[in-house]
Amino acid sequence: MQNFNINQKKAVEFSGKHLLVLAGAGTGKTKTIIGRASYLIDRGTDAGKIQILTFTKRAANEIVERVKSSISSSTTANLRGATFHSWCSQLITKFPNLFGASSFTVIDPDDQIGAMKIICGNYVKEYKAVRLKPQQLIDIYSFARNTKKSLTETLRSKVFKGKTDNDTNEEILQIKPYIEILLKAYQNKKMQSRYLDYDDLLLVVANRLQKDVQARDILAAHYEHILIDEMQDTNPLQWDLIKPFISMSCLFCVGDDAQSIYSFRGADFKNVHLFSERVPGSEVQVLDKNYRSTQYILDVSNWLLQTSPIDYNKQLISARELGEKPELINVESQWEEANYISERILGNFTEGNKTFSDHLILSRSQYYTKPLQAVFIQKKIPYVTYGGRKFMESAHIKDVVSLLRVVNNPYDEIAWIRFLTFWEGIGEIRASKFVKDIISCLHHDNLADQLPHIIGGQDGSRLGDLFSAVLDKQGDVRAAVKMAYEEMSLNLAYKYRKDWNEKRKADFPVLEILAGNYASLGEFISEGVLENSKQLNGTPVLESSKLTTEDHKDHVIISTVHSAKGLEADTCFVLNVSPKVYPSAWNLDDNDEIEEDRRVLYVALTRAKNELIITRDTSSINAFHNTINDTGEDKEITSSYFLEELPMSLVHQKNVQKHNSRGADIERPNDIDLSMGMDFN
Ligand SMILES: Nc1ncnc2c1ncn2[C@@H]1O[C@H](COP(=O)(O)OP(=O)(O)OP(=O)(O)O)[C@@H](O)[C@H]1O
Repeated sequence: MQNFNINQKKAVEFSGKHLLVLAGAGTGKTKTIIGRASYLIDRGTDAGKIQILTFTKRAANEIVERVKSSISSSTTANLRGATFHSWCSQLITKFPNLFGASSFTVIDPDDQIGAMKIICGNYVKEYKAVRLKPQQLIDIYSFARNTKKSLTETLRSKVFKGKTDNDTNEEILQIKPYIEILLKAYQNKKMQSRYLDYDDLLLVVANRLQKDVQARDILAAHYEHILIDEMQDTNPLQWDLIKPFISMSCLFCVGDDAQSIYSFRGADFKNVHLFSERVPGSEVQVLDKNYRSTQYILDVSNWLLQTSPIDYNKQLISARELGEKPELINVESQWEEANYISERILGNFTEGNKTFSDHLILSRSQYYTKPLQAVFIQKKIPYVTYGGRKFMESAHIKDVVSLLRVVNNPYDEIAWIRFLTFWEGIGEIRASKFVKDIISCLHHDNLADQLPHIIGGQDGSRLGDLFSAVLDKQGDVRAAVKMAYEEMSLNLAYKYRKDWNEKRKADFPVLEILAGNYASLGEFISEGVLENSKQLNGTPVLESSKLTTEDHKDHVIISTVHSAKGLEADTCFVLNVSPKVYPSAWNLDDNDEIEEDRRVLYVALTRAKNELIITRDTSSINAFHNTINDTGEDKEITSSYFLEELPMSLVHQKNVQKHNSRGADIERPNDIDLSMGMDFN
């Protein structure tokens, strides 16, 4: 307790029922959640009756591990942390009858699009009438369910950028009936194929808890305390899940409204602002002292929030020294940026006594960091990536998992199509016909016997044997994965020949180890789909399919800002803070989106402890200034780039010279004489 300040201590030792810890970046929210769990366990609460909920598996693991290392292991063994989705998935598996969804297969967003493509193919007339991509239809469906908005309202905000004029109203009226048909068909498809998408997991649990006293009684006995991190990112659907626990358990929620960056997923930071009203009998504890960053770093972060029209009422004060001013580095290209960063890191590593893990690189997208990754590989700087495509979402893994999925749930059409078309010579049309026959066979025959006949020929016997072999191994998930991989590996190596050896092959031993943690195929598939960052031997290996560049525990982290919540590092590079990126050119006509982009930048800036290095692109700055000069000093334009009015007294600005690794040469080439050096005597 002596490591907590007075307010943190009050929160940790809170003796009332529900508490909101409202705090700024780096003020110890995570530390306080960890402290709270340890305190409760220390005071005799059964660790198995505490549930920690976070937004990433990584954050959940970190909190649980830190609680475990803070007190005796015998009392913390049952402590659980999970994301909202994986918690619901666990509840469904743990209480199969209560939630009635145990024989369902969880499908991920890629699969949702796959299912929607099938629908769009079947409902060509409606699909043509709406002119929206399957991905957009899925987004609309998910947004409406997460925000509990009507279809009309959802269309207005997702497709028509919130416009309310007559033309927009008319257009919404016209397309809505067709979208309704497509979305209903998607719902039917889920029901027929026994699919649960991610949102269904929450809905199934939330609905049951809301209407069923028995369900509440059962869960109340299991969960005394619910600890929720990043409360500002919860959306109305997640709120529906939390709400029944107000009467069943004690809520301990921590949040920061200035770090709310998930409104595109429906996050509603009113869950923080209106906490006291929504949770009767609750109290609020404010934390305001920042322990992470030096004051100069906070000055830039504070300045950024002050320029917002929203009043966050947050002025972070450092508990540390003034430190060094942040650096604003102007670069002429991404390659220069990459070279500059890698040299700084190598310099810090060799001369500055810093480890690679002391460095965190933040970018809006993983895609932007490709040149940086290339330079890191070239210069042998070990790194891991957070964000971007996840391990279980990568194509080669999904190919193998498709076989496991059809064994687990033979009604799984999406997996059948993926599995069948994986094999050379089976195209989508043949595969669709096989799938129809497979599904109708399920009603009266044994599929393992019938599969060779349905597919026919050599393919039929080969795939039939493979299906039966994996079916036999169902009870041993690791063996099932091993067998599936071994049988498919030749074709995998061929399909992904471009980067098989360098990137993909090494993922399969990891998949096997991961499978070993699960008791049944169904559990592996539903958990594995959700859980992308499982800790294996203490190393977070599954954040991305490209694990680490070396077998090295000390590595730089390259993260998207959205995946960097809760992270901190001695030195942070925030990449490409240029016009049209902060805020994004896509968001300029929507004030809410601009403000969300400001919070994204705020999250990035507040990750740094001692060194903050912001890079930006010289040519976009010049282009931006030219636009301002051409149009006159237009306030609206200047405010469309967050750093435009940054007081230069807050940073050190520097231009990076062109990187010329070759050195200067003379202008014209000399001749060479190839007869030299040979003595014919
Ligand atoms: N009372 C304290 N004394 C010393 N260090 C502290 C104290 N409270 C927090 N810290 C340190 O400050 C840093 C930030 O804490 P923490 O990660 O818990 O903050 P946070 O509020 O969750 O941050 P964010 O929301 O920005 O991710 C950590 O390194 C933590 O160890």
